[in-house]
Amino acid sequence: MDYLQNLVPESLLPLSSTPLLLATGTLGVALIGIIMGLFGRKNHMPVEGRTVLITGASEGMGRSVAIQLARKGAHIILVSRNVGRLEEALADVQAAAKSPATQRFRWISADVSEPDYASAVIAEAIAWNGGAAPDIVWCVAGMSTPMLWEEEGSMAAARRNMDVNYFGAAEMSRTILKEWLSPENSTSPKSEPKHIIFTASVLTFFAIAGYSPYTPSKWALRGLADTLESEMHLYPDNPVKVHVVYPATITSPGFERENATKPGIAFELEKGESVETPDTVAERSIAGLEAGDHFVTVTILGRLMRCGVMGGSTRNNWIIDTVIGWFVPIIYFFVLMDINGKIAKYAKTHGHPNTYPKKAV
Ligand SMILES: NC(=O)C1=CN([C@@H]2O[C@H](COP(=O)(O)OP(=O)(O)OC[C@H]3O[C@@H](n4cnc5c(N)ncnc54)[C@H](OP(=O)(O)O)[C@@H]3O)[C@@H](O)[C@H]2O)C=CC1
Ligand SMILES: CCCCCCCCCCCCCCCC(=O)[C@@H](N)CO
Repeated sequence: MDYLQNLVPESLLPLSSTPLLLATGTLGVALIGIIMGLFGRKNHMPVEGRTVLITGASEGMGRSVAIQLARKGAHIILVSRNVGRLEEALADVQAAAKSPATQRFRWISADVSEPDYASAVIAEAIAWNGGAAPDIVWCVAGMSTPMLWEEEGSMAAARRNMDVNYFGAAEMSRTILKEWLSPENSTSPKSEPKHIIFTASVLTFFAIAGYSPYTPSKWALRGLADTLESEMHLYPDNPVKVHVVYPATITSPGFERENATKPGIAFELEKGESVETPDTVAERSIAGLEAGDHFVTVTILGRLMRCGVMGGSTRNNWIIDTVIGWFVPIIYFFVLMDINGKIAKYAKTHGHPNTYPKKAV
């Protein structure tokens, strides 16, 4: 307590405990307030009357996102390859509109794995949107070819996963950011921000056997998102928020497809983990974005996994994320023991992977 004596004049010492108490009390209440999210109740991503472009919007999570944002009053542009499925999805999105008389919807067919595909998509979107770029761009398009790294074809699969999952989102983000960040489109630091949203996977936080062609493409997205988050500080008059959504298993058409190549060990390891419908994942993702989260998770396990590997990434809540992060290494000690035990047991019962029966793919 010596330092107190130096700071506070002798005559005031008897009183010094009052301001100290007050200060501690105020700090305590403020901390609880932050923890309870009392200061974060505002909607950080209003969509009513704004234009949202969604890639991968014809099926699965992307389609659910489009429907739910239409329900909240957004104008929607759906992007994917198959025109028949886009038309069907557009009808569902239209039927969900909050104000059918004023909301506008359209689809644009494009393959996100093609170099420079985004220029034509964004040009078309701007022309349709009366000369203004979409306000929110959500890259959902993705694919997964789970395989063992040693399997025939895993390298081709890895390149394909990278082209769709990483470059598909990278090209789109670059094209839309060029629009949003141009000096002609400067507004003010206080104006409603634009949003670029990437869709990764919880495998970005914790990698498991059997997903080698896929997981790195989602890790790459995180690297890009954090870099962009940092770069956005260079453009205070063009506010843009960068987000990454990290779903766990989604019961989508894509999930059916990936199960065709999925190695037995991957089935084994994800057995018992949470599985959500596209609607639930969309709903929770949108809730996270509305709460202003940089990294959005949709399950409790996903949140734990996120807090375990924050590194230099922007926190959603510095106090909660930090405290949870302290405990995750302890949990991982047991998780890894369990998972590595399961893998060892699988190896024992199934023999060398070269002897596995060939998959009919
Ligand atoms: N399913 C899961 O378990 C998980 C999925 N994810 C990720 O979440 C996102 C949504 O997944 P999910 O709901 O399963 O998606 P689906 O596989 O069910 O649907 C994918 C959508 O993306 C479109 N798409 C796929 N490839 C391309 C392409 N090359 N160019 C343009 N559009 C394309 C598809 O339409 P079309 O074929 O007509 O082009 C479709 O609309 C993806 O990024 C996925 O990687 C993350 C964690 C778990
Ligand atoms: C402290 C936290 C403990 C963590 C325990 C982790 C257990 C393993 C979870 C594996 C889940 C796999 C989801 C795959 C989703 C996906 O991206 C694919 N379906 C797409 O192909």
